[in-house]
Amino acid sequence: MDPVTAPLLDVRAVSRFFGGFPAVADVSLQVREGEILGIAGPNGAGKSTLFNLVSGVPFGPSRGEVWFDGRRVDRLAASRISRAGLRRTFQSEQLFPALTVLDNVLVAAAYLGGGGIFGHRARRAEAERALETAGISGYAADLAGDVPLLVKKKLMIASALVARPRLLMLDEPAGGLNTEDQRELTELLRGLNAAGLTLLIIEHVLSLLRELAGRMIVLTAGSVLVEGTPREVLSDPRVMEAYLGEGVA
Ligand SMILES: Nc1ncnc2c1ncn2[C@@H]1O[C@H](COP(=O)(O)OP(=O)(O)OP(=O)(O)O)[C@@H](O)[C@H]1O
Repeated sequence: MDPVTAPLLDVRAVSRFFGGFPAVADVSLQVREGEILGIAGPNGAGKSTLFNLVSGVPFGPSRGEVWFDGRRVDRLAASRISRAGLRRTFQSEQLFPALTVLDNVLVAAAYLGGGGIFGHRARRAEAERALETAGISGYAADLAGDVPLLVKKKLMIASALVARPRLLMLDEPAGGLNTEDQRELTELLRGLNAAGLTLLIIEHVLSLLRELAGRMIVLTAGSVLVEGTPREVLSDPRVMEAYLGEGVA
């Protein structure tokens, strides 16, 4: 494929079976450098499983291939995928509540290691930069378990930002936030993207995807139902039908 037009992330017909059940069935998607791709779909559609397959955490695909930056990564260990610049966050707040906000990011920096931040001093500088980028430097010394939910969400993002990933996959970053906090998070993500970070975002808060995403995909029952601009996707009767009974944001 032409390297100029090659996508940064190329997911090729991936599937994952649990027993005989296809949680993700033959899904393909491409993310171009610099874009924001949104993924929506009702509960149980396979969205988080798709992130698992791409990030290798905790498992890769049963079938299919994942290519990142021109390199096949679906057989690599999750740590290597992460160090290659493909990062993810999780739906639940995965943090160390008894550690400070800064120490949480330092743990991520120690794990990621690469990117020329091996030394303690360099790791600390990188962690402080990530906190600043996420807009939570003022909470650096607070215990992560004690800070407001929006700060916890931003901390997840800061931890994923150390050693400067090229693509960040966010799993329901706005989950549980009130409207005002959703708006603040939207602005943070817009700023990260404007600074060059490519984003792949799973979100039930469709207003966030409507505002941010250049393209959207809706998954149902493990497969891609619709793909297009947010306007096209969110006005598609099949999407309304898929969400029926769940309440569209
Ligand atoms: N480890 C597992 N073992 C067995 N089944 C699983 C496993 N992980 C996910 N599933 C099943 O796969 C399907 C897809 O789940 P997944 O969590 O990916 O959906 P989702 O779209 O992210 O849902 P939600 O919006 O509720 O987070 C569900 O039916 C779920 O029960």
